[in-house]
Amino acid sequence: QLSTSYHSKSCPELLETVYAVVKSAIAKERRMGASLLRLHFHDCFVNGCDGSILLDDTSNFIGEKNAGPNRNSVRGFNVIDDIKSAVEKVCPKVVSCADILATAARDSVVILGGPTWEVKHGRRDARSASQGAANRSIPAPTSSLSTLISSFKAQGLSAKEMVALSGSHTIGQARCTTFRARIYNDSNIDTGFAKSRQGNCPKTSGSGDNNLAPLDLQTPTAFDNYYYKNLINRKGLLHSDQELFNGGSADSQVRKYTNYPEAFSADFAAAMIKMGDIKPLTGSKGEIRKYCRRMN
Ligand code: HEM
Ligand SMILES: [Ca+2]
Ligand SMILES: [Ca+2]
Repeated sequence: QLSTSYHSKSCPELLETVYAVVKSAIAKERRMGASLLRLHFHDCFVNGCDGSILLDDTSNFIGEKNAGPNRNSVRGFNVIDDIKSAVEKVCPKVVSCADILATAARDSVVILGGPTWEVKHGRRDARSASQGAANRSIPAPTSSLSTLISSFKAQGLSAKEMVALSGSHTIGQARCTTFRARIYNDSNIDTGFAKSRQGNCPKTSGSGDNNLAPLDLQTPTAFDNYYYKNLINRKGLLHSDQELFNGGSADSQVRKYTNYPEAFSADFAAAMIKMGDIKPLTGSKGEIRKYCRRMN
């Protein structure tokens, strides 16, 4: 039901409008591209790509922003607000926040040097959110390979698509709390790398919890295949990252992506389209929100 031409008549200026705002946000702060990409992922994995993650908590509404995987972690909501208001100016009331997320994710990848793809549109916005589903559906950084595979399977995505989509960790940052156990306890980690990460992530939880480290130590603001090269060198930052290259069923695909960056680009783009297709609201379901942070 989603289609790449959905807004070609109703909002011909959509793509250039979104791109311009994303471009200027990334010019201001390069990490923002990573943050916008992740927002689309955390939206789609929780009751589909329906903009649910964008709803603010209120005194009588519990949204997803304070779910474990999101609290103190997801960011970029002001940029989404800026995009939405720019889009409302050129074509009011026709473009959903869910479609804006999908478009901003694609533009972010492109601006940081990654592959492009045609984004499908036609999603509508949820009038609900689920903190519980967010806690259950978004995989944890402590996950094993089999847990990662099953959590993507639950969304209709294959193991192969999971490995390709994980290449998103070629950009962006993670907090000490998400990789502390790995750098102090895991054995499948390069010793020098572990030592250097320990320098900014103290062993005992508390003060350093929010200290950041790049997910890709080589090129944290360029969308390339260094994520996979790092895994082969046992320099994955998250336990879940290194699970993709730890003597298991994903090893061969990781090797392939290090040797054939074009294969990674093509598989990543195809998997992003598939992720963007998860359970969209269409027809008369949901609504086109005026403000992404609240229902109409
Ligand atoms: C395979 C399972 C995955 C796990 C366990 C996982 C886990 C994480 C964790 C723990 C962080 C750091 C969060 C923080 O410290 O605040 C992170 C960051 C990030 N994730 Fe994932 N992730 C996964 C898959 C994905 C996918 C499929 C995408 C995109 C399609 C993605 C995109 C990102 C990006 C871009 C960042 C950096 C965000 C920023 O710098 O603001 N991740 N991820
Ligand atoms: Ca959602
Ligand atoms: Ca990179």
